[in-house]
Amino acid sequence: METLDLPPMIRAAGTVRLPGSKSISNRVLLLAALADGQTRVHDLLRSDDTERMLEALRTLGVNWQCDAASGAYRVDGVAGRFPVTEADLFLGNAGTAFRPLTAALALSGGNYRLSGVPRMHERPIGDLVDALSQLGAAITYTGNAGYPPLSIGKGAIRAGGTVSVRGDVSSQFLTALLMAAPLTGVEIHIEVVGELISKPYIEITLNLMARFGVTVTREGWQRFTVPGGVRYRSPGDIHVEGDASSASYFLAAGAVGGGPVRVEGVGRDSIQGDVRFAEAIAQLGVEVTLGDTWIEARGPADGRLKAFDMDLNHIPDAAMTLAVMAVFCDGPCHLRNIASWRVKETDRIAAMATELRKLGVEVEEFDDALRVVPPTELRHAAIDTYDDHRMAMCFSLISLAGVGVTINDPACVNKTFPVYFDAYRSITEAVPVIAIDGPSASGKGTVAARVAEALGYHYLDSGSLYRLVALAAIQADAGDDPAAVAALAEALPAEFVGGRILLSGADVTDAIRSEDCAAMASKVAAIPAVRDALLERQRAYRRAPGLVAEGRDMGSVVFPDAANKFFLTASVTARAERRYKQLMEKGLPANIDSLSEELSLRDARDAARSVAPLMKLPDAILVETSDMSIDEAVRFVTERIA
Ligand SMILES: Nc1ncnc2c1ncn2[C@@H]1O[C@H](COP(=O)(O)OP(=O)(O)O)[C@@H](O)[C@H]1O
Ligand SMILES: Nc1ccn([C@@H]2O[C@H](COP(=O)(O)OP(=O)(O)O)[C@@H](O)[C@H]2O)c(=O)n1
Repeated sequence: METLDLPPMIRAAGTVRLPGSKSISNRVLLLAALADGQTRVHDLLRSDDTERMLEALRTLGVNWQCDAASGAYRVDGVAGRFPVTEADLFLGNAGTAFRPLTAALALSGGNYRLSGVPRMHERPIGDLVDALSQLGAAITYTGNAGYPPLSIGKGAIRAGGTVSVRGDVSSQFLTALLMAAPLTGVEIHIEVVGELISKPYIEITLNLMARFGVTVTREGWQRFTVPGGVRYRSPGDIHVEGDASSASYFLAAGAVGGGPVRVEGVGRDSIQGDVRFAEAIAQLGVEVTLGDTWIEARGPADGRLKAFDMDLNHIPDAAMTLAVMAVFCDGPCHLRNIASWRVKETDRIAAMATELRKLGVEVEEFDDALRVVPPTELRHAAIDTYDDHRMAMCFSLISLAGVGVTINDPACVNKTFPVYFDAYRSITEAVPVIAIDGPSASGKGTVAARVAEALGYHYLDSGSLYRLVALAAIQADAGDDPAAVAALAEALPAEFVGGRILLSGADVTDAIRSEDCAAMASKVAAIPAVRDALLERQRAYRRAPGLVAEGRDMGSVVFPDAANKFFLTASVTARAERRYKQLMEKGLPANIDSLSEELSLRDARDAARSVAPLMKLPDAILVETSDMSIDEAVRFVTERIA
């Protein structure tokens, strides 16, 4: 499985142009396909979900083309009748394609089979099928009753009258019914059973139907009337707004990462319900500014976000972003009325709780709510994303909480925002790292410590971790058992206290500097499981305002994104002399010839091992210190820090 490591970020600021709204894109495509005349669709979202809709329409005989120069799609409407009356359609995990196409095809007088990915077959559709059956549609479940896949027959469509549909599971059922109703040509009343959820999505549907010439009247949110004798007519050109749900991640980044972050493509005039995310975060103390076609967010003046208790039924998708923002708040937060999360791309309530807990967050899960208690400190975790784009996008924000985060299967963002992580990187700034690698006694430790002090950065002596594992292995007489050494590395009870190094509480500052320990260190360092065990421990040193890290693989493995990489080296003779002096000063036994031999052996072992070998990277600056004093080496490095 692919994974993406996001380093801890120091701040977020900048501007992002949003991709088109998924909800608007797929509705517009279907309406344009059903309309009289050609529609030019501008700023359409290009993602998996819109691909599924475009493919399905092509299979159904709808002609569409993408203009390479402008990126606009020209859709030739079929005036309410799909030319192809027998087809198999695969709709992936695109609910915004599956539900409306089910309704439109059920009223179209053809034979169709609709299927999707396994998760699509777990997402309920029975309420929509029941409603369509009242109109005489012939739909059968070819898998489990109440769920896709479906087989749609010609049916005997009974035009007119009143149809009832449940509104409390997914508002997409009502959307699907509303969009298909004009195909019957006769006035239809639709009654909503139960409390209608996600009302803003119905507003999008009604708004877009009106742009295509069909005006629906409604009494509250309970009863809708679609007039008879009307047909969809192309409005000519139509522009898709930026995706308001996608905007939420960047506005949240501005809120928790200082800001300002501006999103372009949605604003005050948006028809999407999720723009109300802006109001929600304002309640947390975030400074939000709205323009006609942009929104900007910056963090509260006093830094910390206020805890919240909110009913989020009106912004179910953007509400996921709030669940992650809760981690940054000054007290426990309550997200209420979010039961629809359970039938989305995954059971989002369960997924959110599970993944937040991995970070050390206390979460209480209810049928239709979550309570999130922000921890004092987060720990790194690899976040599972459940083939759910929003899980991946929300959890990227954790990198603004002072820790790195790993996103498993990051490509799931292709569903709605294929370039999400590029956009996120463009507005965030990682905690800077200066990586200094090189062989033993090249001066890495001395130079790194001096540079860190001058810059006020943290300092990581990664070799000391390998030396600690080596000492633990020597003490446990486990040096020849790789699995036992890996277990020691995993549990390493080491502490760094005021310049001293403790192992299981005992001061080993000098003990780990012995040549025996160094030799064992380079042996245990060749065990891949030992390196894995120490990886996140080393990355945890990356904290604001910055880190100077020294070792063998700082630039290649531990901090490959470091902006500054140096490779220090010196002749074996120079290094053996330095080490000799150093050991004598510490009162440790030393012999220049054996030191020289041991150094060469260790260099060879460090350079030849299969994992994280010692080498100069192409993007590292070479510092040959044989003829440099310590001051000169420090100056050489400092002058070259970008
Ligand atoms: N450029 C240099 N010239 C002379 N001595 C140096 C230089 N750099 C480091 N030393 C000395 O060499 C010894 C080993 O340096 P150290 O920084 O511990 O190397 P490393 O971390 O690469 O093993 C120390 O006693 C240090 O003071
Ligand atoms: N990032 C690192 C740091 C050290 N090491 C190993 O740990 C040993 C001791 O590291 P060190 O940096 O304390 O050694 P010296 O360079 O001080 O002799 C090295 O010989 C390497 O084999 C490593 O593999 N990767």
